[in-house]
Amino acid sequence: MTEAVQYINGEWLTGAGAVFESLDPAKNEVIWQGAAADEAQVNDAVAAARAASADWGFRPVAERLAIIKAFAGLLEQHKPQLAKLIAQETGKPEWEALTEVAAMIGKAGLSEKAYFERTGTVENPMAGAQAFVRHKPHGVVAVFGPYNFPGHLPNGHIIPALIAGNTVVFKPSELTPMVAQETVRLWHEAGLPAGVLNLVQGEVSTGKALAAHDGIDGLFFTGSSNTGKLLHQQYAGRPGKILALEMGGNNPLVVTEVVDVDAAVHAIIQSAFITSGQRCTCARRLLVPVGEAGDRLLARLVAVSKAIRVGHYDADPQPFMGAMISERAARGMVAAQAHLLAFGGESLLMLKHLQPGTGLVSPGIVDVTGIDQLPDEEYFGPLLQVIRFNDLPEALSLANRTRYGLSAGLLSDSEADWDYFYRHIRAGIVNRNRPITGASGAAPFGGVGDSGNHRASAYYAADYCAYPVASVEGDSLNMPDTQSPGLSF
Ligand SMILES: NC(=O)c1ccc[n+]([C@@H]2O[C@H](COP(=O)([O-])OP(=O)(O)OC[C@H]3O[C@@H](n4cnc5c(N)ncnc54)[C@H](O)[C@@H]3O)[C@@H](O)[C@H]2O)c1
Ligand SMILES: O=CCC[C@H](NC(=O)CCC(=O)O)C(=O)O
Repeated sequence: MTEAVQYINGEWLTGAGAVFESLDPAKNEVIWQGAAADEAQVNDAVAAARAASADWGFRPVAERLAIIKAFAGLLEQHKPQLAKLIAQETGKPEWEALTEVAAMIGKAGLSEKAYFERTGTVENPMAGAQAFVRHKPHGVVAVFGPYNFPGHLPNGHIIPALIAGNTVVFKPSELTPMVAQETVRLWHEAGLPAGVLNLVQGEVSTGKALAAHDGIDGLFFTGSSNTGKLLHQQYAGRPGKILALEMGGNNPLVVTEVVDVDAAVHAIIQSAFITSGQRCTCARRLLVPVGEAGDRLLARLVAVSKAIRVGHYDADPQPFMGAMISERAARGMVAAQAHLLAFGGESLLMLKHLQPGTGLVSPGIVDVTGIDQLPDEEYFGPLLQVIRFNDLPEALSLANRTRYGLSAGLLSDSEADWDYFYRHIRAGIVNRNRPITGASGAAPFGGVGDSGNHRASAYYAADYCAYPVASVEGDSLNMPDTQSPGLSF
């Protein structure tokens, strides 16, 4: 008998599909096991969400917000326990997992503010009647989450969707079912009515069944560009469904004149190696000027990166980098590095798989300057590519040589360089003298090109959670003072 890991219509149920497991990627231990939701259970989850939709959507927003606040309170209360589960299941260090839970808590207040500011009611003056702009929920929406922030990123869709009055069917990453289950348990405890949030766990087949379900009105996806583009194709010709895609990037970080080399190296490391390089916003390409200043910066970067502490999420003292999500992902990074070296790259710091059976890898840096056929790939791990440039126009042309456009940054003391950089770079997050990771939930979060479909999340998530309704309302029916030509009464 497998555990009840599906949450449908307010009840925990055993999955009817194939059994799958979740592994602790630092210790190579099975930490969770459950059976996937099959197609019939996905149908039940969508039906439950539909049945709950009318009541939830037309409740006063204050009632919905009260439950969202109760959930945030429970997150606060269970912060250490939830952070522990996130660390165990993803491999990220406990200090960092705590910041993920803090972001989940912060999302409640930020989404409430965004709901009113972006989708509040507006009354426009009008002679003899009242004109309103209001917003309505779409109905039933599916939320798909990635493994790298198993709590925070699905939460970034679920909370605004619920505030707006939608009901949700949540399909988490199959690599992080344990965190999803615990999060939904807290929603249940917060008093969410049956059917308002449903959890369908499973591998790709469960995701496919949900994405293809005609009973959903929208799909909010955070994950890889490959999957996002498949969904985009699947939704082509269905203008009635709202699709929000938050995808990956091949993000450039450019350095020009910097006096404080250590501060620059710190910003580079926070950009490239935090979460073992498993953030969509991580710097993948570092553009450094040719010459002595650039050489000095790289030498310092290599020295500090070599000394980065990598280890188990619960080690004392804490590591900066924990394990990657799986041994498979770690091996993928070793292969990506070999690929770049085969193309003619020069290793400045070798990325190493530290322990068989685990996702533990050390950071790697490869100089790929001058490789014509450099793959425009998101290598989702701690592998940084260095490209040397001669002048800023060349740096910008290299930086923009990507089909993605999520995050980008400039490290520079020069105001003129920043003006030039900002004007020419193409990305949704563009920072100066700060890491390009750690985006604010109070700002829109999304990219251009293959990074998204112009439906930014975070502060702008409210926009894709509701549709606007324009109304002109008169208290009574009156004949107009003047009539259109050709009418006689
Ligand atoms: N832009 C952002 O906000 C953002 C944030 C975090 C992660 N990401 C990106 O996510 C990726 C890492 O996450 P991942 O590997 O979990 O992504 P993924 O695309 O493999 O999976 C995301 C979700 O989609 C589901 N899925 C996979 N294939 C599917 C299909 N054919 N039909 C329906 N559902 C399917 C998965 O089960 C999972 O729930 C990276 O590319 C990263 O850049 C983007
Ligand atoms: O892995 C991708 C997300 C990384 C993270 N971005 C955010 O948290 C966006 C803000 C939000 O959704 O509230 C980052 O930039 O580090």
